[in-house]
Amino acid sequence: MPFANASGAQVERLQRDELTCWRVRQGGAELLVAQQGAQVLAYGRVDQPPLIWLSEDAAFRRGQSVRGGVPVCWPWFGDLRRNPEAVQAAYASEDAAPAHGLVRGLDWQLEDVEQQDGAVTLHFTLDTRAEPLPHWPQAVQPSLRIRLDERLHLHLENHNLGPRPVTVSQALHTYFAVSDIHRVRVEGLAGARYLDTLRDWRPETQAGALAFEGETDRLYLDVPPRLSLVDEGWGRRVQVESLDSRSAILWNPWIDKGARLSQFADDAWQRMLCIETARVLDDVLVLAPGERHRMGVSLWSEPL
Ligand SMILES: O=P(O)(O)OC[C@H]1O[C@@H](O)[C@H](O)[C@@H](O)[C@@H]1O
Repeated sequence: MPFANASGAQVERLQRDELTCWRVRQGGAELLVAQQGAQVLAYGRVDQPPLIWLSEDAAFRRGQSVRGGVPVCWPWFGDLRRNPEAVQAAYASEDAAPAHGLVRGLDWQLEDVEQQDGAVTLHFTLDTRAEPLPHWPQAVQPSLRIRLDERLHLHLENHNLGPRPVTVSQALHTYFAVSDIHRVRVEGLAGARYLDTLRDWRPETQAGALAFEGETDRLYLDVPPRLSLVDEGWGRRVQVESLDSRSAILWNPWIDKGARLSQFADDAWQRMLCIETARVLDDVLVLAPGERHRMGVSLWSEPL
């Protein structure tokens, strides 16, 4: 049932196959968020190509992360065994750990929908005290605030409710829509150190802007607060502004890995790339007892 306020924002609960979702329409922008994983699925302005990419082969199934949007990777990013020892130590199982943590396929709680001053904010939490995560006996509660105004803002908060420090790695794994992967570049990374996971995690330094010429899977460190995705095909610059994060993952699977991915058309690698706002490697989060921490990203586009 949609409901609108005086400013004309409309918030509507709907179903996409097995997933409960929320659609927000406001000021010429449209946002779709799934309760599962508190995952943003789609975002853009109605008169422009989408800013966030959602796979045309996306499956909306319980327990399964949707390909595209902004999955939340938490309380670790990627392969747990590649994380610092303190992140690995928080997971109490000898069994193989799932990639990108434990929360992408879980239902988060929608705490409230706030509409104020031309902005709509959806606030999701995952109550890890009421329902502890499997093999992760830590009293840290994540929450995600998704705010839509002229821009889209995501804030991932960690609250350590326990008596011990806890170390987590995390990412807002944003899939961006692009006109053509051959006609885009990412600015802002020049001079940043990165680990190239496709070359045995070799340390490298970025020279100039990043263009995509093959499979790319890199963990960047010392990333500045502003990165720009310049898209010559669509004549726009997408600004990616982070809050309290200095690591980022840049990913495009290209042809061969793209063919192996779930929910991913054979040619979809040409239409997407990921810039993931993160806390990984030497940028992991160490949460003192009682500490709250917020990492965020704001997204908008400007004409070239
Ligand atoms: O298929 P998943 O689990 O959603 O992961 C997608 C990609 O996520 C990226 O963050 C990783 O760097 C890639 O290595 C990985 O393939």
